Amino acid sequence: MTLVRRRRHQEALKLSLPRLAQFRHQTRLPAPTLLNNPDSPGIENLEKLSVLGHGTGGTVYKVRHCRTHKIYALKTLRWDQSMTAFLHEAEILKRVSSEFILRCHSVCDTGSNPDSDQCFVMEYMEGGSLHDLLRARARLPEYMISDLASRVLQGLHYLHSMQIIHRDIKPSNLLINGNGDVKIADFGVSRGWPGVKDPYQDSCAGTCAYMSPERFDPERWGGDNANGFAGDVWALGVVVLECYMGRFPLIGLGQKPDWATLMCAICFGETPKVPETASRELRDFAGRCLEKDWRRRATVVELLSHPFVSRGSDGGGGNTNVEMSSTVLPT
Ligand SMILES: Nc1ncnc2c1ncn2[C@@H]1O[C@H](COP(=O)(O)OP(=O)(O)OP(=O)(O)O)[C@@H](O)[C@H]1O
Repeated sequence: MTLVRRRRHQEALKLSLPRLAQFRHQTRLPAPTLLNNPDSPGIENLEKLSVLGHGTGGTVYKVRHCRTHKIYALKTLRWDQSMTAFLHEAEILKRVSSEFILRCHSVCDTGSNPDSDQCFVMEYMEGGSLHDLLRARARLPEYMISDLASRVLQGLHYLHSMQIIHRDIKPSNLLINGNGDVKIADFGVSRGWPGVKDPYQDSCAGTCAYMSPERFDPERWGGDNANGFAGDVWALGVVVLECYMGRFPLIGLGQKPDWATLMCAICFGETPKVPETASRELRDFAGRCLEKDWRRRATVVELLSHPFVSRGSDGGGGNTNVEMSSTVLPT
């Protein structure tokens, strides 16, 4: 999938692991910058175990605390011009604390030389991302989709109540822990609360495949007046359909997901069709999220009481988790 990212676009990814010794000198940020928990792990105590994945801006490692043996995910971002964006993300992470949001334990940089990395010490999510899960399983059953939609909605409700707009909801930013619980991650392009400088004031920040019509083409879809929250709802609708159909749902099979194709599909195409095989609840839920006019789109609060997600929380929740974790966990 072609991604349009305004942040962290640099040279090819470095695959080599930074040496632990590098972690000992922290100059740019007084290190580690502790977040919610005073017992947060300092980076000098972390031992790298393996690479969990690569993103546009850096690498994520599985690490172990030397003393407590607790496992964390260390997300490193290469040093570039985006210090403002990094600090912006750190500022958001410092303030959020919810069971529906990936926990960040500390923020630091890994060395004193100008090319060194900045990093986040994050909660380790054994199940990897929803993107990994979809690659392994292609389609998900409705009760799992309902469970994950419910959790993402609760996370969005929490964020929106703090005036934070995520702006990059997509499968690779939804992580799954050992209990099968989905959490929202990656605030790299999020918009914070009023008064906090937004390094991505334009509407282009994020991943264009999951971008709502009013963000993609503000002129046509009244994006200049949009409050932004509706864009997160649209992205959730795309994710729900993707989980059900087992492929990116907004373009046809075999179509290349380049910018022009996505633009046509999202801004000019028909409202995405939900397969007839889906339950009435899922079809209605996705349709309410994928309403092109953001003023008519359902809000997070409305969706929280939608039958598609409210049925997910009764009875089957425990099973959902067991199946999710047992099917997904790669290691
Ligand atoms: N806390 C975590 N626990 C376990 N695995 C993780 C964690 N964070 C990230 N990963 C793994 O590392 C991969 C890369 O994550 P990262 O956030 O750097 O990039 P991305 O979101 O996939 O892509 P991009 O940031 O370019 O949009 C993820 O897809 C996931 O498989």
